[in-house]
Amino acid sequence: MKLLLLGKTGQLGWELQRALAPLGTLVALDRHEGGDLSDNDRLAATVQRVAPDVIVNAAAYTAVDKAESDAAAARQINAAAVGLLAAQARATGALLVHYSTDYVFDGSGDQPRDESAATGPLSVYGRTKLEGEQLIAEQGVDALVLRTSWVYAARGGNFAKTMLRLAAEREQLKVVADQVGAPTGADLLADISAHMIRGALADRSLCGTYHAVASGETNWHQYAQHVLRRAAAKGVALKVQPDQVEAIPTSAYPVPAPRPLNSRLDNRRLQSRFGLVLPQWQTGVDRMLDEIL
Ligand SMILES: NC(=O)C1=CN([C@@H]2O[C@H](COP(=O)(O)OP(=O)(O)OC[C@H]3O[C@@H](n4cnc5c(N)ncnc54)[C@H](OP(=O)(O)O)[C@@H]3O)[C@@H](O)[C@H]2O)C=CC1
Ligand SMILES: Cc1cn([C@H]2C[C@H](O)[C@@H](COP(=O)(O)OP(=O)(O)O[C@H]3O[C@@H](C)C(=O)[C@@H](O)[C@H]3O)O2)c(=O)[nH]c1=O
Ligand SMILES: [Mg+2]
Repeated sequence: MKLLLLGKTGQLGWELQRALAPLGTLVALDRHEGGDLSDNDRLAATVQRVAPDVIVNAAAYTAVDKAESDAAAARQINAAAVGLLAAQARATGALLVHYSTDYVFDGSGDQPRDESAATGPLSVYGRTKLEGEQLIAEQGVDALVLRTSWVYAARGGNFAKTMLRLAAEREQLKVVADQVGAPTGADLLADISAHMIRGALADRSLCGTYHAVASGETNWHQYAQHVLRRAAAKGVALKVQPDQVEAIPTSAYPVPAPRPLNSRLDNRRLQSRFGLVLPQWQTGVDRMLDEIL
């Protein structure tokens, strides 16, 4: 069995290099090795050359604010290239594995959304990720689309690491407390992906869209405090103590791209259909912090 992994250097791509290796022959590429999602012709040639049984796409345009003024690039990477991968997979019978986001939703209400909930992205990033999902659906290809949220990893850039840096450098830290969701580890996501690929190869009726997030919920302010408490307990020198992080409303943190307030995703479908358990978000965050601190 041959697997093609795109975006191998990102948070998720790095963990997928580990988690996918035991499944078969893994060809992992970055943008300089024929895996550039901004070049459809080269990408098509790469897929044809590799002739994979499974295409795993961990590459994406993830700079949420930058995307607002760079929509064409975000759309090419998050949608057009995904449509091409879907067409290639459809033509060859390969399984396509792709990742999407809580930002495809408008974030209204206070209940978790399941996979059938109406989408309504608020940002260019969210819109282009939704377009990617739609292009996969239009192809009618066998695919696993995993919508996740608030991804972190020991390797790469993420909110937890930003908080550790800012709390060590600055005198003051203000963090939004009215956006609710679940931080999800790239390591967990990669391990789940490997299980799901094996399941879907054995039974293609398992293909579909799944909410792949850690269990439980928090908000960015509580998450920041959680991270800083763990750091303080380990003796990390902080200028801003955990209890000094100021909770602010989203309206007090102006940014180019609007974020959904309710990012709660219902992960029960994935757990029941694949017989997997998605741990509470704190488990993976604490492990990541133990690793990096
Ligand atoms: N990060 C998050 O909080 C969340 C992410 N997701 C989704 O999960 C998936 C993985 O995200 P994550 O690992 O965190 O993202 P990262 O930003 O850590 O990694 C993105 C990867 O995409 C690559 N990439 C960007 N542009 C191109 C291109 N033109 N050609 C090839 N590769 C490219 C980057 O390569 P390079 O380093 O060369 O730029 C990088 O390896 C994505 O689909 C994302 O939308 C969903 C919810 C939350
Ligand atoms: C740095 C900082 C951020 N914030 C806010 C901004 C934002 O609402 C929230 C999180 O900040 P980030 O920049 O990490 O947010 P963002 O980049 O929007 O994170 C998102 O990335 C994409 C790729 C996804 O798919 C989403 O699931 C989500 O993880 O915290 C503060 O309130 N204070 C701060 O000092
Ligand atoms: Mg970000």
